[in-house]
Amino acid sequence: MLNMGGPSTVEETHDFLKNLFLDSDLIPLPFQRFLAPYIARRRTPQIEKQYAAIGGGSPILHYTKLQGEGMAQLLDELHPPTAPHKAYVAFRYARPLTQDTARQMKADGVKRAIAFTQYPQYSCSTTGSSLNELYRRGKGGEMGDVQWSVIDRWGTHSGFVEAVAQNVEAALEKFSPHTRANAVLLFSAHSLPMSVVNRGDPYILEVSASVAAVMKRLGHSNPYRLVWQSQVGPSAWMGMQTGEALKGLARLGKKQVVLVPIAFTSDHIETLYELDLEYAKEAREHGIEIHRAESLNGSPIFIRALADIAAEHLRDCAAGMGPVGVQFGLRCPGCTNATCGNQKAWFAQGG
Ligand SMILES: C=CC1=C(C)c2cc3[nH]c(cc4nc(cc5[nH]c(cc1n2)c(C)c5CCC(=O)O)C(CCC(=O)O)=C4C)c(C)c3C=C
Ligand code: FES
Ligand SMILES: [Fe+2]
Repeated sequence: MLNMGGPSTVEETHDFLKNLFLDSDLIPLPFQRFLAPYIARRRTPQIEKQYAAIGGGSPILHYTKLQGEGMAQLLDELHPPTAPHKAYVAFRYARPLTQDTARQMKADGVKRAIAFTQYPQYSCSTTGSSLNELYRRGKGGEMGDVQWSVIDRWGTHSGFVEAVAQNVEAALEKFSPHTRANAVLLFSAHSLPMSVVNRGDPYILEVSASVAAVMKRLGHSNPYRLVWQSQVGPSAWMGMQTGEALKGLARLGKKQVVLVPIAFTSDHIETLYELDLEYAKEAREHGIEIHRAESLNGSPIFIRALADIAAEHLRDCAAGMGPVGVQFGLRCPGCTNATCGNQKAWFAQGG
């Protein structure tokens, strides 16, 4: 289960940020080895405060373990030929890091594994970075002799869509019946730098497809927009920004808003801090009644969806459809990162 991870305790914030700023697949920096520790150190106090404010750390490890254990159990029933199944967590920037998990898998003698991204929608800055790291470790023999296949995206899978839709419905229930239909559904996803969008990264398209699928499932019961949050640094990022959108809606007299996180499966500082503490407070000051759809976290419908996605993948593999999907092979038209090409070729032949 691939994801970025987060600091489980406030003390781990610095190492998390250092690993993040060292990742040239996410943020290419000049003199990265020197600049990354410097930026991480400078940014640590501010981000530490945010993790302290949401209860002393990120819950991502807790929820990923919960989701993984639930999924593996269901998978034993849904796909007996490959049972027993076991979920491993491999985070890009926090413990357990890819290299820790690689060592553990080798010690356990794992022979067959699925690289299952926990980002619903594909971006080269997220899933792509995790796969590049897995490829580097795998090629170097750190995981032993594993046969790999890849689940690289699932943003329109019906189970995922259903789990999100039910959380939106629960949030809508919090409005009084006569204002409910006016509530604006404000889908919010982590933004991307325009430099990434403009090299042909598929994330914006795939997040949009998720939103369209959820709206279809909801029968277009409410008006909606997709907006983007959490941009960092001075460069241009995909907009409109979530905070600006809330102010704009207030100006236009929209008094009911549901915020829907759509690109991350568990709570994190973006939902708990930015959305709940910053934006919601600001919105209420503008006279808006605002509720947030819950993150998927321990949702049993979502855990069932993960198991379904994995079972469908294993059936496809058994039917000879190969270790990777059709879309996986296509690099961004503007990609100049040779690792992307080598990584895709490596996974396409089973690792
Ligand atoms: C699908 C989700 C995410 C995408 C896409 C994404 C792209 C992206 N992020 C940065 C820079 C930073 N992101 C940071 C934290 C962070 N990012 C995501 C998700 C996505 N990022 C999450 C969930 C988190 C927080 C983890 C948590 O537990 O809350 C940070 C560190 C925090 C900070 O310093 O503000 C940075 C930096 C870039 C450059 C990028 C695309 C290229
Ligand atoms: S950046 Fe998208 S494939 Fe390399
Ligand atoms: Fe980010």
